[in-house]
Amino acid sequence: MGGITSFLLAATNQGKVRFVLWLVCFVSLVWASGFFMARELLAGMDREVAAVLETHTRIRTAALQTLDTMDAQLTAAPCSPLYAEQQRRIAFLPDGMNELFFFENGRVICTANNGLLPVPVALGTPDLTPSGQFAVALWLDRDLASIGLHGLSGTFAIRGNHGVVIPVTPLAAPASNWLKIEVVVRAGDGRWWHTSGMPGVYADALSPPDGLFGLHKGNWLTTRCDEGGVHCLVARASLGDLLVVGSATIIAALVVSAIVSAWLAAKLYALFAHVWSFEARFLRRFQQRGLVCTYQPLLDLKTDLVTGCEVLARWRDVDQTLVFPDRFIPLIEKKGLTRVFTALMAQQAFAELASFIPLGERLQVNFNIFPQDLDADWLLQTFAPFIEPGSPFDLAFEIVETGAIEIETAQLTIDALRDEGIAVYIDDFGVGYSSMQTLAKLSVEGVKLDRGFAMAPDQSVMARMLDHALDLVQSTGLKVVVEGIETAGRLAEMQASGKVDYAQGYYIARPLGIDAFAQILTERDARSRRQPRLVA
Ligand SMILES: Nc1nc2c(ncn2[C@@H]2O[C@H](COP(=O)(O)O[C@H]3[C@@H](O)[C@H](n4cnc5c(=O)[nH]c(N)nc54)O[C@@H]3COP(=O)(O)O)[C@@H](O)[C@H]2O)c(=O)[nH]1
Repeated sequence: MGGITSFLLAATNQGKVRFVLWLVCFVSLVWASGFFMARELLAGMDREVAAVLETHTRIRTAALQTLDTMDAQLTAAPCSPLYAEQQRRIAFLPDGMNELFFFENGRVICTANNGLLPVPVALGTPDLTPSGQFAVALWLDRDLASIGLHGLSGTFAIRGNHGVVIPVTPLAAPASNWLKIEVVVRAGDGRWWHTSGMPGVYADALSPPDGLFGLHKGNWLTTRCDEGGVHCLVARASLGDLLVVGSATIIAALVVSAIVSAWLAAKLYALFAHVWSFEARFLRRFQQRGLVCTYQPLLDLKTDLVTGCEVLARWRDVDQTLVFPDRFIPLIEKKGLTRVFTALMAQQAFAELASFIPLGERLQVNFNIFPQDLDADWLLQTFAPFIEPGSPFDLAFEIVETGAIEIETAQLTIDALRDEGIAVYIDDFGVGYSSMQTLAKLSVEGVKLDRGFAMAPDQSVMARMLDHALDLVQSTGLKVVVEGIETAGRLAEMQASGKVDYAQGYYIARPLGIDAFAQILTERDARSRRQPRLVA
């Protein structure tokens, strides 16, 4: 998880990640547009098919109604003159069914147009026998010359003894010229006959879809049958034809998808970067996990022993890298979480330090306190375990002087803390707001010179100022801590000056994990100090 997040957030991978996001959005949008276009297309095809089928349904209904009328009104003796009269009356009804006939023993005996046939006409086996809802037998697409209608063809539809000739129905042209339609008549046993339109379309519809969006071999097909399922219409739209006909729409959809995808990808990346930004992940997690206490040894120059440490925070990021406080301290301040953070540090440091400190030994423990948290009640409560009777710790707070510190209130707090045995040091003395003037007004235990002095190269202005700063602080009678000791020479210089109480710096040791710090304490004697002890 951490690795993936770091990979995604790495500046060098941003281009690739944005491109992949764009691609995913683009493919999804094209897919979605394809899906909706296919759906609309099929709905449109269905509407067209329904319109064409309506003609067939009308004719079918007319044929069935004519048969009903014949059953009801042909009361005379079959094929008698009166019967012929009755037949003609029905044939003249304006429903398109003009040829009616009497049928017996598989033969047409008499018709409305030609009366009694000289020789009854045998129709043979019907193509469609009556079944289910459709109680009519059909002889499809027959030449009508045998019943005296030369040059015509039609379908014989017979129910009982009454029959009607259904004229060939011309296929209404579909509104869309890229649509191919075929009309078939289907038997209950699965057989089917082409009646009009483009042969082969129905056969295509019998194969199952084999492509995306319900495509059959590169075609969209839609089938609709009339009531009873006798007449069926199949419409076919080929993808190739559609790409040509709809090329303008498709190009527009691709361009719009590309633009929208670019916008979406940028938004998604921004959202991801926001959710997984350092700020978001630190604030989301630091109270539960990742906070690490490190301990930088404080060397007592009078005894040459490590007698204390400064507790310094680190945070382990999701990818396990250790983050330094300059990245998260400003966040903590910005979000007003300084007390929560300091309390967590106090808790964790106490648990770690108390776990190994030998009985009877003492250790000075320095914490950095945010100036705005200089509140005696809260500090005493938060650091209570360090100051309770029998505690092996001498607690000290380091406070950076800022313009926000109100001297009189600060002094009250410092006094209250001193009453409980807690020392207060002015941190980073010599830079920022710290001044001799305020130092004179504040009664603190000591000052910690800003590390810039000790770290400055020999002979530099800062290095020369170090000596003056030491003189100044010493004149106040306060304790002096010099941090930023990076060389043996600077350490020797500080020892020789006789003006420094404690030294801290990378030459003595870097901020250490609890195990390494415990190890240093077990070796704390003069011999171990004389050898270089660069750790980490
Ligand atoms: N309120 C809190 N502030 C905290 C806490 N933990 C840290 N901090 C503040 O963050 C600042 C940076 O700290 P860090 O990166 O840990 O740096 C400390 C030392 O590593 C560094 N140091 C010490 N010796 C040397 C050295 O020889 N060379 C060198 N280049 N750097 C050195 O100095 C920093 C200690 O500073 P200070 O606090 O002034 O003693 C830091 O300013 C902390 O205030 C926290 O828990 N709470």
